[in-house]
Amino acid sequence: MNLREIAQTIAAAGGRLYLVGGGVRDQIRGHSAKDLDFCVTGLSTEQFWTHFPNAFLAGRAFPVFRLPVDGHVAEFALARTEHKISVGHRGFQINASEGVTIEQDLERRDLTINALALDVLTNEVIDPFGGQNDIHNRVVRAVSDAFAEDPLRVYRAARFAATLDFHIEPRTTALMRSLRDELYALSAERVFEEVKKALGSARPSVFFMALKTAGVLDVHFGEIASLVGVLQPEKYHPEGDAFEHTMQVLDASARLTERVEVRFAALVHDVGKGVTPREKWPSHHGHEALGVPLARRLCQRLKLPSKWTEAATFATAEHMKMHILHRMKPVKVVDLLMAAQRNPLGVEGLAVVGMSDDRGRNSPNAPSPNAASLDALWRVIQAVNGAAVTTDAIGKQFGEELRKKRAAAVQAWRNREK
Ligand SMILES: Nc1ccn([C@@H]2O[C@H](COP(=O)(O)OP(=O)(O)OP(=O)(O)O)[C@@H](O)[C@H]2O)c(=O)n1
Repeated sequence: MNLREIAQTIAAAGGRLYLVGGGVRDQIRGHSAKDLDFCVTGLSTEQFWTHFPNAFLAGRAFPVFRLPVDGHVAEFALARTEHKISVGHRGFQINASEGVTIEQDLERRDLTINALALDVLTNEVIDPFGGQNDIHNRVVRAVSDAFAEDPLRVYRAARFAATLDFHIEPRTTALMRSLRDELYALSAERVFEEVKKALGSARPSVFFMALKTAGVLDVHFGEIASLVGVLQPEKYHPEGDAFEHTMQVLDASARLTERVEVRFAALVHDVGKGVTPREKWPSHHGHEALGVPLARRLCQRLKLPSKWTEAATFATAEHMKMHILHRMKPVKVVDLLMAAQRNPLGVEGLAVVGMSDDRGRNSPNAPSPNAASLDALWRVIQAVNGAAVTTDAIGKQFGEELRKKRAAAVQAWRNREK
């Protein structure tokens, strides 16, 4: 069945079919939508099933059906109202009877830009809360105080600000602030889904800045919040405190790679600066080693995949080497790059963190000679394989011989580059 046939069947049974949520938002923005969600008014669960016997009832808490449309499976939820009656994201009283209107269904939603519906048969846009206007003005705005019924919406609002490059209006920021205590109860998996989407945006800093403005950054990102107000040497860091630097590094990384776990590694690389004793400021000697357990703690709190944790802790431990690579002993360069290659960050990820670190100082186009030479150095090292070991060494000794041959190749490359 195609969508029009489904809409006509629903209309003939006395109901109405609407496209809702992100699909309408993206269409109005002139973007193609990823997944399409539909809302059905005027039909009960039994009536829907009578007309679409092959629909699969997917929801347990409320009626939502899956149905193939033009070869793709789409979701059809019956219009419903929701009222919070107890804690947790399942503690809602739900009414999904056929009398619920599309306007009532939109009212339970988080943001005006998501509280839009498109009548599939007439193409009429239902916009009771000014969502089109907010899309036009690039504003993230809560539909109502019912925003506070789901604390995940704090992260959703910050995430939409980042992915759409919108700004959050003050009343919504105040609602986000009011949900502070409830954020602790969110599952790490749900928070991580939002973080991942935010990291995928062109300017992920917007997400963290929005949380900071709402006074909730420390709930899940305490190690990042601790960087606020931390002084750094002005000569190297004209941008300001360690938090500002981190935000600039994060955005620089987003311009260099699509890999979100590398962007996350860039986010955490300096967390050690948050625990430098104040009397040592603006120096942060040893912040790499201090940062490793902090980076790990942050990853554990968010229950990140182990690859993310390994990449983040590696970047934290090793990022300073990117600034002294040219004067490191060749054998140390070999060790660093081999370790980077074994790590999920990879040599290319390490280069991104190094380059971003150079650019996160009010200099988005700063050259990074060390990071730039990494690629050439890595090719030089890789070109030396086991065949280069001419002695009959085995095991550990073989490895040591290979390491020395590679170090010699690094030295030879340096001599040629001089
Ligand atoms: N905590 C939530 C989650 C979702 N929604 C509503 O449910 C719709 C669908 O949610 P979802 O698929 O998670 O998000 P989208 O808005 O479609 O955006 P994206 O696909 O980018 O996540 C949203 O548009 C919004 O109207 C909500 O009000 N509150």
